[in-house]
This record gives sequence, structure tokens and C-alpha cells, in this order.
Amino acid sequence: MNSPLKVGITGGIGAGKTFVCRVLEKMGYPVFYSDKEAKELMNAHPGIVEEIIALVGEQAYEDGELNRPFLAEKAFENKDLLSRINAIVHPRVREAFADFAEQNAGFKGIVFNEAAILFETGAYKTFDATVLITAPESVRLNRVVERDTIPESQVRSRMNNQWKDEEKAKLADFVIHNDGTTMLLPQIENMLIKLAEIGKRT
Ligand SMILES: CC(C)(COP(=O)(O)OP(=O)(O)OC[C@H]1O[C@@H](n2cnc3c(N)ncnc32)[C@H](O)[C@@H]1O)[C@@H](O)C(=O)NCCC(=O)NCCS
Ligand SMILES: Nc1ncnc2c1ncn2[C@@H]1O[C@H](COP(=O)(O)OP(=O)(O)OP(=O)(O)O)[C@@H](O)[C@H]1O
Repeated sequence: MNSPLKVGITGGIGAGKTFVCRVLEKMGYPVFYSDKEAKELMNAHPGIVEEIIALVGEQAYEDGELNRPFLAEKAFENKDLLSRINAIVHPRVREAFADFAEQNAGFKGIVFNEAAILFETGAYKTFDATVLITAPESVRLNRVVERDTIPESQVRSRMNNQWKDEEKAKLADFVIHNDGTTMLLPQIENMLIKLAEIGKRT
């Protein structure tokens, strides 16, 4: 079987990546959730656990589980630490996606990968196409405060570690506006038609 078209779906915190990906899943497309995979690997992958402890100390884990609030507070205020954590976690997430893509050669030959940071890491270069989900910062902020019941300051510290939409849009093949006003489904359907055309050419 031909290898599936690999399509990266990204967007800033609260843009609605997962929301859009759930729609794609309902349509039958396989979606790999990088952030979720990263979470699972950080809890269970012995190599990652060892390297995280070596980097930040035993406090990084509590009762065998990643101490996320502890690590989040440190990492989102320290770009160097965050990039070291990324360097430990991302290669393993990439490996897991390669397996997923192979196993899910996919409905109409497309496999989606949802990832919060795709352009920032350069990982976008490994995809056949990229999709940026956008929404104004104020909308994203309100969504996440409501979804996670966390203070605005914590959402902003994550935003500060992500590129602005304008920078990402320059590199994205498709932009989906998920501002709560623009109709979402026609944009998704339009993207799928164009992806099918790209699939035929590759
Ligand atoms: C620092 C950690 C432990 C904080 O955990 P926490 O549960 O508070 O956040 P969570 O993982 O749910 O992420 C929440 C949001 O923060 C943003 N975010 C997460 N990781 C990153 C990152 N490395 N760079 C920029 N933004 C990020 C995303 O918008 C994400 O949706 C965690 O985010 C982490 O380990 N990140 C590094 C691994 C990673 O890059 N994961 C995501 C991409 S594969
Ligand atoms: N078009 C929409 N209509 C209604 N609610 C929406 C819409 N888009 C997103 N939301 C809601 O906003 C919140 C954030 O969306 P979602 O979790 O999909 O964002 P995300 O980009 O995956 O965020 P993160 O980077 O934090 O993982 C969720 O509670 C989601 O249900």
C-alpha cells in the first residue's frame, strides 16, 4: 500500500485543534494526537523518565506520575529548559507517529497529526501538508480559562512560547478560521478536497 499523505494540524493554545480533529475523526480520518502521546510517553517511557529526572530532579515525578504543574511552572518560564524537555520528548513522539502512520494507511490515504508546536520546532518540514487553526488571542484565552479553569497568566506564559499566528500562516498550506463566527465545516470540506488533489499528485 502507498504511504499515506501526512498532514500536520497546528495552532496556538485554545485555537481549536482538537475540536477540528474530532470532526475529522468523525469523518473517518485517522488522527494522531502529539500532545496526548507526549503526555503518555512522559509518564511511561523509561528513557524519557530517566532523562527528565536527570534534567530537573526527582521532584519531576510524584507517585510515578509526571508532576505536571511543577514542570509547567518551571518550563514555561524558562525557554532553555523547555527546549531541553522538547529535545527529550519530541524524537520519541515522532517515532510513535511513524508507527501510527504505517498502521493507519488511512481513509483516502490521509493521516493527520495534531501538534501544538509544529512550525516552532521545524517538524512541519516532515509533513506533506500543514494546516493552521486560528482564532484571535482573546478568544483562545477565554476558551482555555474556561476549559482548564486556570488563570489567564498561565495561558499567556504558554502563548509566549508559541509563535504568533501571522508567522505560522506564512508557512501553512491551509488556514482554518475557528473564531466562533466563520463556518467551520465548509472550510474543513474545502481543505479535504484540496488534500485529495495533493494525494493524487504524490
Ligand atoms: C511542560 C508540561 C509538562 C506542562 O504540562 P501541562 O499539563 O500543564 O500542559 P499540556 O501538556 O497539557 O499543554 C497545554 C498546552 O500548552 C502548550 N504547550 C505544551 N508544550 C509546549 C511546548 N513544548 N511549547 C510550547 N507550548 C507548549 C500547548 O498549547 C498545549 O496544548 C508539558 O506541556 C510538556 O511536557 N511539554 C513538553 C512536551 C511537548 O512539547 N508537548 C507538546 C508537543 S509534542
Ligand atoms: N468552533 C468552536 N465552537 C465551540 N467551542 C469550541 C470551538 N472551537 C473550540 N472550542 C472549545 O474551545 C476549547 C479549546 O479548544 P481545543 O481544546 O480544541 O483547542 P486546542 O487548540 O486543541 O488547545 P490546546 O493547545 O490547549 O490543546 C475547547 O473547550 C473546545 O471545545
